[in-house]
Amino acid sequence: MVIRFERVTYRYAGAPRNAAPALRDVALSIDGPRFVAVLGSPGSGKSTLLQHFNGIERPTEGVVRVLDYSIAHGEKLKSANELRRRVGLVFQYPERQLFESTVEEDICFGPRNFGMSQGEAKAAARAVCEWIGLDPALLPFSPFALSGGEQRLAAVAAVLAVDPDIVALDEPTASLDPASREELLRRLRSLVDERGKTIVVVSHRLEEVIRVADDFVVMEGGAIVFHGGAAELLEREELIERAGASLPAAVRLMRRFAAAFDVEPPAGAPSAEEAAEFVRRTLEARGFRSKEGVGAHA
Ligand SMILES: Nc1ncnc2c1ncn2[C@@H]1O[C@H](COP(=O)(O)OP(=O)(O)OP(=O)(O)O)[C@@H](O)[C@H]1O
Repeated sequence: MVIRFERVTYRYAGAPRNAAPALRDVALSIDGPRFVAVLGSPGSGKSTLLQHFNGIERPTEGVVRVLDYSIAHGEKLKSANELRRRVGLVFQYPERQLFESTVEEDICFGPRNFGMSQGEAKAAARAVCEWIGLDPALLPFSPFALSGGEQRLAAVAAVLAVDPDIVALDEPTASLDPASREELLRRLRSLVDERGKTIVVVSHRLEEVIRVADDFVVMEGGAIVFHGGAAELLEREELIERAGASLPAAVRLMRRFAAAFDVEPPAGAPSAEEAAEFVRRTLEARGFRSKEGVGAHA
């Protein structure tokens, strides 16, 4: 088990007395290596959940266990520095994370802090930029001279530069264009498959994570109301809507088409190509002939 919440309730110190807790009796077990997507409407507790992963926030009640660390109210955090190296958190707003005068210094900050020489840290910064698709020519720039999307990639690069075992990212694809979003998620997925890491991503776009994530967590009012796989989640349309998300277009298309032709749509989350193939096969079964090869996939 890499992350485990045991009956965690959290109240912000500055919250009004009668405000509902930001996390309410949360129980969560994430077994690694895994890619987990967290969904939920604004204010449902997603950021607060992530901030418990490396002890930035600590439970008011209950315990968070991450790797071999235990995070609880009033208990001194054992090796907080080491915990923050092993569990990286990319904040919702990159400006909360970028504070040095150049992008390079920002990305080198973690590696230097954890003992790399200046030369090693610079090499790591360049390598992580190339890996993530951020032009290394931007390294000498001020982080605030970067576009919103570049700032976000720089914030992700700064966290990945120390090679954490768990990476939690709060809406990492906001302000990226569709191709960069897909590329970033594909790269994060490869960290799970090739490096055995656990990735937790907050997203409002079910469409972009549905085929990338292994598991989905849905939050409502500080509580976890769903934790399961894609096929199970896609059966819960109301829950998806309450989370401010919507069914992926390929799923909607297949379902409407299946209903119109009175056939059973395949379970799970199809790609656009798989949905087109389902449509083609259904039409052919009804005697419609497609132009050879159109929509057909081996
Ligand atoms: N620093 C704070 N002080 C007091 N209350 C806070 C603080 N930060 C968040 N909250 C409250 O805690 C609850 C959960 O907030 P959180 O930011 O975790 O939600 P979220 O699901 O990440 O929202 P969003 O999608 O808008 O980022 C909300 O009711 C919010 O108003």
